Amino acid sequence: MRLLLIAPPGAGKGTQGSRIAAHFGIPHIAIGDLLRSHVARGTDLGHAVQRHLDCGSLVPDEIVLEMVREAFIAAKTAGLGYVLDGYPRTSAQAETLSRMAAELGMAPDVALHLRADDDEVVRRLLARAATEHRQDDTEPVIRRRLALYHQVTSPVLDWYALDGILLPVDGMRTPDEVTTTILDALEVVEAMPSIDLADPVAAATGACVDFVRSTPITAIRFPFAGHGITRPSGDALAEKPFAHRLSPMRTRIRQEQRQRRAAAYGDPPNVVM
Ligand SMILES: Nc1ncnc2c1ncn2[C@@H]1O[C@H](COP(=O)(O)OP(=O)(O)O)[C@@H](O)[C@H]1O
Repeated sequence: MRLLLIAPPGAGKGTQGSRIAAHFGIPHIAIGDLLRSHVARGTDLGHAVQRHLDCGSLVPDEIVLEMVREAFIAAKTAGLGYVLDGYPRTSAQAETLSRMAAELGMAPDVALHLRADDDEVVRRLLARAATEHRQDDTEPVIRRRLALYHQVTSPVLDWYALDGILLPVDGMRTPDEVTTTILDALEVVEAMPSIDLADPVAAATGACVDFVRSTPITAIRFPFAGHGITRPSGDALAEKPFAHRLSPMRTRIRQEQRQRRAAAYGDPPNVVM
């Protein structure tokens, strides 16, 4: 499982990220935690980022990118996926991540968007401030982090929606309810058969359809229920959870088909498939 976790501050990224990581036995790469640990240890990097953390602004891209790259290489070496929490936070970071993940063969399967209202996250973060004393949990800094999220991070969601891997989940419920919804949805993604791109048409029309047909409808709990998406009934239930998964698969299959045709016959201009 290779998963990006995108959410406003206070939506529960830390809690859900570590539960997802524990469930699938994969590393939880939490950029904020890594940065705070550098500050706590007084490393050079910690000194360089402290000011940014204190005022709730983003730390320079190259620092964060290096952290992600190291963590990806470690995960890949161990043969594992990842939960990446806190990256990307800007469209530029999404682009960089897309290139780097492709180079390393670590492209994400899912971009999980944990949704929560502004008032609720401010309330949660102020409650956390009373017990945990995180330096960026003061009301003005919380407001700044939220504003930054709306301005520069939420556009990143469109990127993953277009990619077909966006999974929105309502984070306004109890932590356990949110975990159950997330894990139900991710189990469906994980259960998808791996697609043999050597035979793209058979893969698209055979493996997926067989999988959907052979899975009893009652065994598929609708993973997107409760997030403003209505539970479909009857046959539609069997297909709906896979819709977001099929889209990137189709894109990859089409790319593969184009490359094969180009290799065999030369690249015709403006081929519409
Ligand atoms: N991808 C990133 N790019 C730049 N800065 C980041 C990134 N991720 C985390 N940070 C820095 O770490 C801080 C804390 O992040 P995090 O622990 O994820 O908390 P939250 O999302 O609740 O604000 C951010 O306010 C920012 O200063």
